[in-house]
Amino acid sequence: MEPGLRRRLLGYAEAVGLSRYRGLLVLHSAEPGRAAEELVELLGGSGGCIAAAPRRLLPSCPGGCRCVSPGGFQGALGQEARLVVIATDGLLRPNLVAGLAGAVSAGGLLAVTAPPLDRWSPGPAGGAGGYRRYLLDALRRAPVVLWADADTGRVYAERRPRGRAGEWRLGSRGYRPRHAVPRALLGLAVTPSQARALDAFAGFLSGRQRSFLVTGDRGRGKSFLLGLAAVLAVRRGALGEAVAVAPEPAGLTSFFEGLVRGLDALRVRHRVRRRGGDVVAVTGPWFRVAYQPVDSAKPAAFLVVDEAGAVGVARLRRLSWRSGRVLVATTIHGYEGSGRVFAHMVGEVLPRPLASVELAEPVRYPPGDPLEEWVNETFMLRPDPEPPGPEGELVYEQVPAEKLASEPRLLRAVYSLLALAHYRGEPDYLLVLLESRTHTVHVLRSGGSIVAVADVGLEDWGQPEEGRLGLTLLSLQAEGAEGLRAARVVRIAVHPGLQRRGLGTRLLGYVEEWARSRGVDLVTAVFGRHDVLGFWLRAGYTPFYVSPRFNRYTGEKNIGVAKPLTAAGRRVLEEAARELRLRLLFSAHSVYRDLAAEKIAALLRALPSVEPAIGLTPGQKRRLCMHLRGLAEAEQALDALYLAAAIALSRREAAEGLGERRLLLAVARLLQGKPPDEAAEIAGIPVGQLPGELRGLAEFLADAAGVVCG
Ligand SMILES: CC(=O)SCCNC(=O)CCNC(=O)[C@H](O)C(C)(C)COP(=O)(O)OP(=O)(O)OC[C@H]1O[C@@H](n2cnc3c(N)ncnc32)[C@H](O)[C@@H]1OP(=O)(O)O
Ligand SMILES: Nc1ncnc2c1ncn2[C@@H]1O[C@H](COP(=O)(O)OP(=O)(O)OP(=O)(O)O)[C@@H](O)[C@H]1O
Repeated sequence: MEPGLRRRLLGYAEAVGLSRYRGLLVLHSAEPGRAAEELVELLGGSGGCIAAAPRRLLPSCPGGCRCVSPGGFQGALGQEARLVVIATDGLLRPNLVAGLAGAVSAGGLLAVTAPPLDRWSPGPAGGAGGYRRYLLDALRRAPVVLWADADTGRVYAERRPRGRAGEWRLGSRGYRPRHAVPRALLGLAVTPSQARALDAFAGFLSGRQRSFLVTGDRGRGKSFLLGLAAVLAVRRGALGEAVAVAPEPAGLTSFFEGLVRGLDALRVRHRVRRRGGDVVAVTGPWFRVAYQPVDSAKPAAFLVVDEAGAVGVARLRRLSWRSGRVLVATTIHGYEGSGRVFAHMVGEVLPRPLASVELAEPVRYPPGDPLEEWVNETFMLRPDPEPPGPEGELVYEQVPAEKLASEPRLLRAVYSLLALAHYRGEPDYLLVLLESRTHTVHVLRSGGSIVAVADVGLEDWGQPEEGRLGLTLLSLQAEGAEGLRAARVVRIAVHPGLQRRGLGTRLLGYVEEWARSRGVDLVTAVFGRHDVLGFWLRAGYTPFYVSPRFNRYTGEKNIGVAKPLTAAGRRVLEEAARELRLRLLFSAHSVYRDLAAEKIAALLRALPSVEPAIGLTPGQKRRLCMHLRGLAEAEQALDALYLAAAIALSRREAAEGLGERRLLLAVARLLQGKPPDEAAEIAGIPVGQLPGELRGLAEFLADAAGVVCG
């Protein structure tokens, strides 16, 4: 490193260290790995170091550092370090920077070493280049930064922190709990909100609520707090057997740390069991808290979920409803972009009554930290849409990636709306918007504000599989999809304050016009939140696919819908839609048994008719007729009733003609094979009336299936 720069760097690091705020350091060099090593030698002395780099750049890990690969950086997130270095010879993923920034402790530096500025392209190979422009602009605006070329000593920007954070670890001092919380435990809280949350949990333990939800941005001490809360539960005798669920034990480091520190503080005897260095269980005379992996976790009398995002909504719902009391944390804003949509879904699925608290202050660095602000701003970690301005004339336009790259306010407006359309938006989505050559952003503006956005990807068979999801799913369902081109609406969203006024449909209309002008065969969409199915159906889209598997995060099964724009598109879509009807009729009792009967009913009303190659045997007809005459219970003829339902409901008109209650009964009891009481509840019928209702249904089905009783 150039000697003048070396001195400047030491001065910068010292100023940042004294301020207690955190700073950014970007060094360009023809040898980014070498520059990272020098940096560690120079600064990595105390306070720990984390280095993320591909092996070719850092073949051996610099002394004193913990090294992680750029793709596996999540393992380092529980740690903290005064120096976090990312070395790259090109790609600098938003997820990586945003994720590792959270591990930098107070007074420390987040450093990036990269190729010389004129040669560096931080986006993916073959990308459009918008990310480079965006990122360099963001560096120019960074409030605390040293940005230089390590080989030449040239400094592009230097800004040191203004002022000092002073004493920011307020802890619980002065906090007066409303409930009984042992002072020694409260004393372990390092922020006012941790103290408040512990107090709220004490109230929870005395009350009748079942779920306690802790929300907050990354690094707010949520996991540690869950550990302290578990100690309180142990102390009150409210925790005997507890299960703590995470993908791997390392994910529970802070939780177990809080638990052990709390037990020590209250002098509760306990034993710690470790596996490969990680704590996996803590046991005491009357309690046991044990780790269980997400995939095989069982419900428990006391369930702890340290990060709901790692478990997924579907599993969380299943586990929590069969557990006793539930203690859950979820990250609102973090590199993994769990987001408000996801946090809201978590709150919705937890057993009620529910208590929730939000942790506000960071624990590793002072509030108002400039690096956190810069990372949040640059990588859109707080994508909350601004209120729209006064209404004006609606204007449609397409926004090119270059424009998004050069207008951060526009990018923010677009990104924050699109984040609403995804339960788990990640910062890496910026690469899609700024770098993709196949995506186009379409917007509706009103009076200067962006009120609706769609991100649309053009798909054809020349693309890798992940670039043609709609077409791939279509080809599973129908012959001939291989020759088609499609435009997939990857995300569409309308400003929350302006939904259900026709804006989404209007924007979709423009997107379809645009797609037609591009010679595309179909417009498709694939989504996991079923509450928007009605929107797509109303806009004239035909469902063609329902995933047999649950989407890990939404707990729903992805649905694919499409609208044809050409004759070839129409042919393939119709076949795919008919196949879907058959799959629903004949797999409703297996892979679609967990699908809400209402959804199946809605799909059966929307999908085209089919000719199922099945019929009733003479014996089945005889038993069905005996049931109709009141000579046999429905259960004696359930096979015949099932076949009659499948034949009758292969016609769309039958699904439309049955009426809501009977259609739901046919779906839940006959196609899905749900037990009588459950089917009656789904159809909204008192269980006592079920036999009569079933007979009425059987008459309709027999008639529609062409069964004539002599
Ligand atoms: C691929 C994907 O991105 S799927 C994810 C879609 N995006 C989201 O979930 C983000 C949050 N939601 C939104 O942004 C919007 O509500 C959208 C995009 C789903 C719909 O846009 P809007 O402007 O609200 O819908 P619009 O007013 O055009 O709706 C037309 C009709 O569709 C139906 N519809 C619209 N939204 C819904 C809904 N959430 N549930 C059921 N039906 C709906 C209604 O029949 C509606 O007519 P009505 O209001 O007279 O009853
Ligand atoms: N009260 C506390 N006393 C000591 N250390 C704490 C305390 N609270 C949190 N920490 C430490 O601060 C760091 C961040 O806390 P924690 O992991 O609980 O945060 P989080 O909100 O769950 O966020 P993340 O998602 O970053 O893990 C951890 O190293 C944790 O051990």
